[in-house]
Amino acid sequence: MASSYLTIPARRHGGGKSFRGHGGGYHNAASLTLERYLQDLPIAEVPTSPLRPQFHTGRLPNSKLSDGKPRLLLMGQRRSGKSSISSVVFHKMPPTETLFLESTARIQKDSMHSFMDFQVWDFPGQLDFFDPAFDVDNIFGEIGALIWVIDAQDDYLDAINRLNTTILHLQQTYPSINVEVFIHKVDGLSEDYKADTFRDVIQRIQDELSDAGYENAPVSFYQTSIYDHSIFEAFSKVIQKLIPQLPTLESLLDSLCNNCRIEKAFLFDVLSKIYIAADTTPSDISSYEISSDYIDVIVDVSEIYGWDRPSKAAENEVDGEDQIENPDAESVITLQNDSYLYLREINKYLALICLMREDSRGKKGLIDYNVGVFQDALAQVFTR
Ligand SMILES: Nc1nc2c(ncn2[C@@H]2O[C@H](COP(=O)(O)OP(=O)(O)OP(=O)(O)O)[C@@H](O)[C@H]2O)c(=O)[nH]1
Repeated sequence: MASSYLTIPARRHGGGKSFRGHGGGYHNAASLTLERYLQDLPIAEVPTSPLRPQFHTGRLPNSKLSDGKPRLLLMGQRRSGKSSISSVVFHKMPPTETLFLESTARIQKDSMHSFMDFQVWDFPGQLDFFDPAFDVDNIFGEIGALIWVIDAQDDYLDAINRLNTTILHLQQTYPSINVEVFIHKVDGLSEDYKADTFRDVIQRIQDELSDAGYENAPVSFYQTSIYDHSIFEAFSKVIQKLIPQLPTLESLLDSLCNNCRIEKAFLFDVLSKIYIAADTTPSDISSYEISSDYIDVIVDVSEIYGWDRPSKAAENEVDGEDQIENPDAESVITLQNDSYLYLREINKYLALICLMREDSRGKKGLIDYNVGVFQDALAQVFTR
């Protein structure tokens, strides 16, 4: 890295010498630590749509009330890694600490409050949810996606059989549920074995489904591990299917990239490091990895040197000399290969990260302006 700068919005009141907030402790400057709480939110907003949901649903395909939060169900055999995935992605647990996780005995329900509200239900591996004692409607009635975790380091035939039974059950009652298969723990496998396992699992599931007459069941496959970025990438894809505004977001990002000669742009949910949209140019996982690492750096710096910021409403009320042009956190870092990364806080949950070539560096004013336009457009798309 050759150089970098981080702009944390200036204070509007007082001398602003120290980084201490009102409470005396250190606070976050840019809301980049984000206000997500594990809590139940009774007033979740879910857009209504007359369309029958398929991919990019954004609504609950099976919701009777059409007013629930999307629910992600984590299912699979015992010790396949479900709780680890949930802890690493949504609770920031370091992957090595998952070694000490105990087996889940009851369904664990987490409510996530972010750019959209959703729930994550972690099921104990041994649970038979089609047992008549269980209220199947209650489990599957409001779900956005079923994530089935298969341990690729273990004998996975039982897991596949159970998954096939589950999909066939669901196809009869809830045909539009997205089934997302995580072929997990691939970190311990050689490249060849990993590719063979991936193909084998897909083949076995697709054969079973087409034998049963379900050629086009909405089933997707991912190779994941909590020890690298693949689990975040996979979750990003899962969540994106639940965002009805995804096509709009993608075309906004496309036009931002075209106008500012940006090579790749991601819109990140900062705390989980899930990207909720990206421009549509093809890219490899390294663009995601570097952007996601950059968020870690910025969040760490903000947490140490940040301070409380006034709400947007309070900002708008303030007039005067210390009014600042851009109240949002921003950072640029130059990389070794003549490219640089630009981060801009978009709202309290989301940040935009752009990968650019060095030759567009002189266009900072244009980029700032266009990002401002993008931000305004986004505010109309996401009302919260
Ligand atoms: N190598 C590797 N190990 C993992 C990965 N994910 C989870 N594990 C390990 O797998 C073991 C089981 O993980 P858990 O998250 O407890 O599994 P679970 O599916 O929730 O298990 P139950 O609660 O019994 O259903 C732990 O020792 C984790 O450290 C991964 O991506 N790679």
